[in-house]
Amino acid sequence: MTEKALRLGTRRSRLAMAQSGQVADAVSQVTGRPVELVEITTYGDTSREHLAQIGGTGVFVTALRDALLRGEVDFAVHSLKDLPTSQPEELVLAAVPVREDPRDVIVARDALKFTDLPRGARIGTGSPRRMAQLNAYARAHGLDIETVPIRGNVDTRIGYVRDGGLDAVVLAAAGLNRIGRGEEVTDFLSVDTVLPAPGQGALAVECPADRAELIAALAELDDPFTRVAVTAERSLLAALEAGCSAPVGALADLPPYAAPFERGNPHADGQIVKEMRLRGVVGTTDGSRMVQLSTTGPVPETHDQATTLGRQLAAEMLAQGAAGLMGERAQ
Ligand SMILES: NCc1[nH]cc(CCC(=O)O)c1CC(=O)O
Repeated sequence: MTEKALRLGTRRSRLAMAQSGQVADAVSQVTGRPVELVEITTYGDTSREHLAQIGGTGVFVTALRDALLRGEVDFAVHSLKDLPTSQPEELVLAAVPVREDPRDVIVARDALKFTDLPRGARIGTGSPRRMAQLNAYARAHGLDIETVPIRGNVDTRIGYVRDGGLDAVVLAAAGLNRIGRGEEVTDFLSVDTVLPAPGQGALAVECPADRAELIAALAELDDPFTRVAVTAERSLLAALEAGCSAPVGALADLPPYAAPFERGNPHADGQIVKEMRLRGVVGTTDGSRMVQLSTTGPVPETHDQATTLGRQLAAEMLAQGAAGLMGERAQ
């Protein structure tokens, strides 16, 4: 007996198609049902690209969510870092699968590492979070670099290095890995140098709140540790009242004394790690002023505990003047 295919709504970009395809395979495995990708188009391709550049990624999330609400598709996959912190009542995050590498990386000319970039090197990134932290590191370590605001998709950004316009660009490891360009990375930026965006490297699988059976099936893809980690990170972001373009980094992972192989996964090799470290950073894009705090405690057991943890760290950051550093916006 063949069952009806589940419809997965997706954007057309290389990254969206890659991550939707991967989730489609996993859903197909757990449900035994075929999954069909349904491309969601909003405006013409040109204006879509244009909107991506001026309006950020929120417009795409909205288009996918509208398709879910209209019943045109059964579920959708988002990059968690692009998802607004507010959740519409009619939709649920049915699964947050195991997180990919959350780090930022550089793709530089001549296989250069970040700290080997020559004086005056031009590094492209449109993200105030990346600018702030790269500039803060450069100030502290006597590096002479210039961050250059750029926009566009991953291919466009790497193109700026290939055509010689820039010495390096900063991108998320997860995105490059998912589109099969991970080998072009020339250096991984330690999260001690650049904290990733809240939710970076994680995916969100969303479906209508009234589809109990589907929710239960999708829940098999959920990774409980990734879920509490990103919940704490996003709660911190929300409590700072920062938008997706604010210079805010956050990462919940295992404390530094945990063996590297199990970082990010407390259940690896049957070992249960009971502690989680949450770090947050806010800074001015020139890197001259930063507020960076961390807290380590038991891994939250519930959504509410994770939310409280993020809120508490945000409150401490605000008490140290974080709000005054967030005035700047990306372009
Ligand atoms: N801002 C765009 C975006 N949204 C998600 C990713 C890929 C990484 C991820 O899933 O976190 C990227 C590209 C990038 O930041 O380099």
